[in-house]
Amino acid sequence: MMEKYGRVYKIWFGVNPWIVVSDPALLRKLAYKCVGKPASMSEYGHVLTGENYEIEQANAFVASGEVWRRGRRVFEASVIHPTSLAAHLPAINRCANRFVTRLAQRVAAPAAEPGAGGKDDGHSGGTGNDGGGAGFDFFAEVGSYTMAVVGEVAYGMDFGTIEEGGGASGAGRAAASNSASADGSSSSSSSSSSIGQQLQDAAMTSFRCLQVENATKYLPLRVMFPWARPLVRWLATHFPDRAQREHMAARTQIANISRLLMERWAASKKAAAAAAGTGGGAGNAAGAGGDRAGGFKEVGGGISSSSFMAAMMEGRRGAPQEERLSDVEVIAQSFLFVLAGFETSADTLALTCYLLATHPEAAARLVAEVDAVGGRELTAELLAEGLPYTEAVIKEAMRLYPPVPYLLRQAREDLDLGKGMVAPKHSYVVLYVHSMHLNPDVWPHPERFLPQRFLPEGSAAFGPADPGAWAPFGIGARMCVGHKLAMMMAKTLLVRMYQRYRVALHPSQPLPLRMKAGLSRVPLDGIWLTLTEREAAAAAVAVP
Ligand code: HEM
Repeated sequence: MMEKYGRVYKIWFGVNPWIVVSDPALLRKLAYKCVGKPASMSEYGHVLTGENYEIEQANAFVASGEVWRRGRRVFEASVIHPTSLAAHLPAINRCANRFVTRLAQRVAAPAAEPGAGGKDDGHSGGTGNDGGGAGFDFFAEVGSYTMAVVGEVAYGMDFGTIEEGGGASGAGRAAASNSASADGSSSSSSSSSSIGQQLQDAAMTSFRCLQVENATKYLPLRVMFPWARPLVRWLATHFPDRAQREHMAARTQIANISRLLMERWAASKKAAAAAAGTGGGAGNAAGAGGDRAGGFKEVGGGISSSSFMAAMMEGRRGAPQEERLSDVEVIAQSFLFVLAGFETSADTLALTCYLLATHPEAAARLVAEVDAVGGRELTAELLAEGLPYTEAVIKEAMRLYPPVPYLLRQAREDLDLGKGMVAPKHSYVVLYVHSMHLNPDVWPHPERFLPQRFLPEGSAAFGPADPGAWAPFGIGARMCVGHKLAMMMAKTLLVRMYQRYRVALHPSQPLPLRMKAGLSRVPLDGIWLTLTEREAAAAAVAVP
């Protein structure tokens, strides 16, 4: 698009021009200038109907003004502040170790066809799966890790997704959720699965319904004719199509579980206070939550005091009225944590592994770096300073495959775009990050995977002409507040996984890679990998 139309161009959606910008300097200027997300931003991915209206409007991703500031502040306290981040590390390490242990089941498992467990989505044919060897869809699987981290960091809960997602059903269930379902059957998980698994399935359903080809048919009408919004909402409410039904059910489920977790937190605090009052101590302060009753269990003897939920709930006490989060806001930020943290992080990990599997030299260098770490504890310092190549690999993967390819804004005033172009007040502005990442004037050989761009050794030859041209986490005041947590999650897993396994692309992987677009951009057919225990592989080589 950029080659054809330039760094600034206009697309007409119905009666609205959307101005697409991929020039780094202009993109940055606009990101700071139009801090405003569009009014009713929550409706640009879906048509919002049903009971969650208040919650959907209050989450920090879409909110503005004081509600946004309050929400953003609590995220910052919990996942940006170095002390809080360091407090989350044991949980991240725990989840990574458990996930890597569980991957051992995949080493010997028979290959499954892409899309197995779900209806054929019409895209997975001709994959060349040879039926032999152990192959599995890592993208589907790694979501159990990212959701487990969300469970622990956001709530201090063991969501059970890692163990539950294992065995034969895990990838199949995930694939089913991803590719369901022409017959209208819901992809939501059964009521017998854990809360974490239900959240994971609901989040996957929501992301699937945000993809262009799976979205409700009312969405284009909503976007093209904003003035017809009440009519489109009325139609979507009274005559919902399958995508609309599934999407709203999934989001309601996430909101309901977020509410339940908030209530659970309050109940456990009350029980702790009562126990302390009767001399019973706080040892079993979790109330009924210490076991799997209710579908989840608390880790460490109660909801973690460093969790995001604790930060929100404790932060309300003694705070001036205007800074206190309402119950709706607590549920909204909790809802957002699940949606913002889960799929983006899984996508990043899956595509990083894909790129390593297709670039053996880069993989060998990464393996050498993670091997040098050995069994040492992964501290915040080590993750920040001690893994430069691993970090460069992740950054390069996110340049080539940013999970969020564009940022949507609305002009608050007439905006000067240079060269005589003006974006009129109220027009929509698309800050097209992905296009900026692939701009040959900014990135030498933009289509090539060159992690050394991000290292002193390669920055002169391959680094960006504009240092602000890398923006997979966004730019400006609305930049991702979870970026440090996401990098920690990714590095921790890569270290432990590549220390233990040799990772290769499975022959069933359809190539070239096909991506599907929506609010996020994910691999259409998944990422099919083969794992070999490195010790076993080394022993086999050593045998004459
Ligand atoms: C690799 C993983 C991730 C990617 C690529 C990513 C990407 C992004 C991007 C591009 C934005 C800005 C959107 C815009 O400006 O319109 C954003 C916002 C946000 N992200 Fe992330 N994100 C990731 C992980 C996370 C995690 C783990 C959390 C959990 C705390 C999180 C929480 C948020 C929140 C709360 C916002 C809204 C910030 C605001 O509007 O003030 N993200 N993310």
